[in-house]
Amino acid sequence: MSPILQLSGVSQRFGGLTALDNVDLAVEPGEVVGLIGPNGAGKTTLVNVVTGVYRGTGAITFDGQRIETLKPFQISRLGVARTYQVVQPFPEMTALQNVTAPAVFAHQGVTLAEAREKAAEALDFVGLGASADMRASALTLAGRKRLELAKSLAMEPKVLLLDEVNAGLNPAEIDVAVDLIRRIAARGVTIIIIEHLMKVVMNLCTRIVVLHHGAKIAEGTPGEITSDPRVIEAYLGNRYARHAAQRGGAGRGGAADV
Ligand SMILES: Nc1ncnc2c1ncn2[C@@H]1O[C@H](COP(=O)(O)OP(=O)(O)OP(=O)(O)O)[C@@H](O)[C@H]1O
Repeated sequence: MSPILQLSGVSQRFGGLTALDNVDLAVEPGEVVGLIGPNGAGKTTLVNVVTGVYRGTGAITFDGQRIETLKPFQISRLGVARTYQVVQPFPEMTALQNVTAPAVFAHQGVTLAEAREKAAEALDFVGLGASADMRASALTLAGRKRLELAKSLAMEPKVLLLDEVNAGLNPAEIDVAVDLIRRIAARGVTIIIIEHLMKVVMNLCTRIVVLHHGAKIAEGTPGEITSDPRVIEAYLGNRYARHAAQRGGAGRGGAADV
């Protein structure tokens, strides 16, 4: 199978700072890849480069097509959607209106009625069907995070980049979000997830990629990553590694949060 998304030698500089340093990454269709690393490691920058917000150097191929020179709207119309770390819905618009906007945008030639239908379906899928007519500002943080997911799903992406969708949620809300992400993956959407909660990463991801100072320092299965000395030193810390080892390496679902 050929990768649905491939980065070859991708770098991004901001003045004297190298935020992404010659990163190679190949993501196969249907994978759920975790992107982890310390604050400032370059995770969000990678999402911004893939989605065309920043134009770095190197090659990016999506679904057989070079995309590194395309504009963000062109990349999203090809089938790459992303969520933002800080969710920013239109507060005075209803949940349905918020999701209808990207549905119109992503599907050229779609009628408003068709876009509304796609939006309603996406809201149902994330469990916000009953809140469709509620103003976005009236939703809880967990609700706004689900709205953000519905907005990307309404674009019917092939690849979805999730940037800390669980930040600020309580444990019960995180369980719901993890289940939702799993259901999105089951629909065949390839997912790259930036996540600081290792329990979530271990539960969801088939493969983990670790960034540090903009460079990829490791990639592998959850078990390989949690026992990798470079990852322990740069990010996980010895306390986490001991917990993971006691729980059998990968520590699925039972690993300590970082
Ligand atoms: N637009 C920008 N201009 C200048 N520097 C930037 C810009 N965007 C990011 N950076 C810098 O690039 C580096 C990587 O930032 P990035 O946000 O990608 O890290 P991150 O791994 O997502 O961190 P976090 O986990 O804290 O979200 C940081 O040093 C950051 O300050």
